Amino acid sequence: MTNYFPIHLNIEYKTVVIVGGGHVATQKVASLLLAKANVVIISPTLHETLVPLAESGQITWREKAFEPRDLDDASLIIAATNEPAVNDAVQEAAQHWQLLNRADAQGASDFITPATVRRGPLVLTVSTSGASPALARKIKKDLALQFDDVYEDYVCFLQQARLMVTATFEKGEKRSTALKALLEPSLLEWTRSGDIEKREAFLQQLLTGESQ
Ligand SMILES: C[C@@]1(CC(=O)O)c2cc3[nH]c(cc4nc(cc5[nH]c(cc(n2)[C@H]1CCC(=O)O)[C@@](C)(CC(=O)O)[C@@H]5CCC(=O)O)C(CC(=O)O)=C4CCC(=O)O)c(CCC(=O)O)c3CC(=O)O
Ligand SMILES: NC(=O)C1=CN([C@@H]2O[C@H](COP(=O)(O)OP(=O)(O)OC[C@H]3O[C@@H](n4cnc5c(N)ncnc54)[C@H](O)[C@@H]3O)[C@@H](O)[C@H]2O)C=CC1
Repeated sequence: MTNYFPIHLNIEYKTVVIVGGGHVATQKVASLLLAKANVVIISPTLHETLVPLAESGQITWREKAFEPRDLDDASLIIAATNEPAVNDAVQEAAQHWQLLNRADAQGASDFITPATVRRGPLVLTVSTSGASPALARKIKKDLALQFDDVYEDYVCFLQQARLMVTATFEKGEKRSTALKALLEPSLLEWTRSGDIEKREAFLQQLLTGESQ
């Protein structure tokens, strides 16, 4: 088994070349666009859901069969054709500094993509290291129920509150006590029930040490 190194990549404006324009390509494109990657698809055909994205210029589609020079500008490469021989050719053509994902052969991949739940800044990822992608998908669904939509607002609140705490207290015991206090479960419950004043009052008390 490969022990993959978990990492969240900033790939804004970096070029990601996907060879193949079918189902797997479609799945990967959504999260690549969210990450503002420059997505280039090399494929004689394009899945119908990707066509509007190509027409509006959100992705680039080169309507052709794969050639090694298609990889020239790629930081990441996804070999996602239904032809193992073509995926072999992509693997062969990739330079050592380019990171390759092969949709059909995990052992040959430099990276694999996890199942992902996004709640604003909170990103939960699940991987089975390729052992069972279906299990990764199932666990993702369980997590999506446990960490519901409220977490987006909650984590954004925590982000702002953390900035206020670090602006108020210098590094030291007071600051770390206040940062820990932000994990008080009531803050999540007040976010859920829309009791925003209670949430603010808690934060003010934390910052000033006074009751409101
Ligand atoms: C190694 C990896 C490479 C990579 O793609 O990065 C890979 C490889 C392969 N997947 C295959 C099959 C399936 N993949 C899924 C689903 C997902 N696969 C994903 C990732 C990964 N799949 C990487 C490992 C992730 C890990 O385990 O940690 C997910 C999590 C994310 C994503 O796609 O980006 C996404 C869930 C998306 C979501 O819901 O969020 C389903 C279930 C379904 O679609 O319902 C099936 C059918 C059931 C089954 O086979 O288990 C096959 C056999 C193909 C064949 O038989 O021809 C291979 C090839 C092989 O195993 O060698
Ligand atoms: N990683 C994952 O999550 C999964 C991986 N797979 C594997 O991924 C592979 C692709 O699956 P799908 O996307 O469902 O297939 P698909 O049939 O939907 O798409 C294949 C694409 O490859 C293109 N293609 C074929 N020859 C080409 C060439 N010479 N140059 C460029 N593009 C070419 C086709 O035109 C098509 O757009 C399969 O081998 C399958 O085993 C399948 C399901 C899930």
